[in-house]
Amino acid sequence: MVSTASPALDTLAARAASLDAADPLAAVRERFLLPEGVVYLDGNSLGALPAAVPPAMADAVHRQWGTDLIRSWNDNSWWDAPLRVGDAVGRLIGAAPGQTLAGDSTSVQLFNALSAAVRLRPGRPLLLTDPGHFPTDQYIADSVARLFGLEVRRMPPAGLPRFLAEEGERVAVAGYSPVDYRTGELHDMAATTRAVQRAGGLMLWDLCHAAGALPVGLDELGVDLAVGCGYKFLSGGPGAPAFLYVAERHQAAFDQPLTGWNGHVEPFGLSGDYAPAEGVGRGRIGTPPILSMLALEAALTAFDGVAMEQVRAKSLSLTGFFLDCADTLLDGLGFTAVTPRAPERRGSQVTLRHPDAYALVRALAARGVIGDMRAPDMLRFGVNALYITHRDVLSAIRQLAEVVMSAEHRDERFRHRTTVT
Ligand SMILES: Cc1ncc(COP(=O)(O)O)c(C=O)c1O
Ligand SMILES: Nc1c(O)cccc1C(=O)C[C@H](N)C(=O)O
Repeated sequence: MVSTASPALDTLAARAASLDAADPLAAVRERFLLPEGVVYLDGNSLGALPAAVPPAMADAVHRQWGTDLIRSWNDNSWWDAPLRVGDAVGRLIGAAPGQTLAGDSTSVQLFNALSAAVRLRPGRPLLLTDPGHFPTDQYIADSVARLFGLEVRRMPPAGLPRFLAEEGERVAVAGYSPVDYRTGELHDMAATTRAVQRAGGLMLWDLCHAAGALPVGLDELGVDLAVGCGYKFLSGGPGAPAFLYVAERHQAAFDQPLTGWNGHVEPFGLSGDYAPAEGVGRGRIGTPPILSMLALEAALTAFDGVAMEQVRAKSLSLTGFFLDCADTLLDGLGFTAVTPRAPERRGSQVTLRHPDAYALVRALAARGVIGDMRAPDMLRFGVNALYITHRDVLSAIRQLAEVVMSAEHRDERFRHRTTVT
């Protein structure tokens, strides 16, 4: 155990200062409105507020809605927003224009995408997913399987190569996440995509924990379908629209079950029969939440002039530094790092295990260090490279060490579960 006032701490502080001084993305932090005195390490659940959002919202509410009223569907291009914002997300996930659409929630997009995938691979009875996948992905795979009379097989990523070699020709679609939402482990997207496709199945990635956090190169990898949310690393705000990616080669045959009028080829023809629009626009469903859509659009400007490779380099520097700080300052305090040490196997979060995880996260939050926990014993700390510094990371670990050493977390206030996250 290292005292939190020690030469080791001084060395880490000097390292943090020099890494921050050399950070090419340092100025991007100014694009976010971060509360004074808070170290925000939960951007992997709800991203911080980008400074561009409040004025965009004021304009959307007062001028566009208040004054221009219904004319805004044309005059302020509300109607085109799902495709326009989709393309803005597409730039961050390696998708050429015309393949990404913004709207609805990840759960809804998953339902449409998985169902459409099943229809693209008739005669194949299996849906593959990860038993460690975020629950909504598993629930929706189960529901789609029930609807289509298929079966879901839960297969951890490590078991995929063997399973695909033996039963791959039965797989219609495999739905996985590049980053494990609990441990922060990063899986090999290229190898998984290739293996699934070699067996003739379709690859669907859930990019909730990857979009805006690391380069995913969907077009380059030849991914078939992807979905993701707008409120984590894209910082689009609570309940921000999700996104759907449909590779161009699948669009003409993409037949989703939620055939709302916005996805019709001629929505204002008001025909009683459905005929899908050309392109990814057929993924549209009903009227989108325009205010949230415009908030997401403004939020994405925080990425202007920033390459995803730069985001990745800084994110790895932050998570690597986090693990180093934890090794030094949390040694002997009952923590185990769960996130892999190898940079190519890390997403943009670090997870530590500790038996008192819940109380520790709450005690930290009371000090203004915001992370979260996942049952039963995981403390999760997400780093968004656009606004987190190495100093933030050191401050969080130093305070975590202080909390444990002083047993601050044993206070009655932190004992009972009161929050949803
Ligand atoms: C991998 C993954 N998929 C989906 C979701 C959420 O789906 P929705 O946006 O529908 O709430 C989350 C987190 O909430 C997630 O981590
Ligand atoms: N989407 C969330 C929400 O609406 C409320 C609380 C948390 C969330 C989350 O994002 C959870 C998240 N997907 C996770 O990684 O655990």
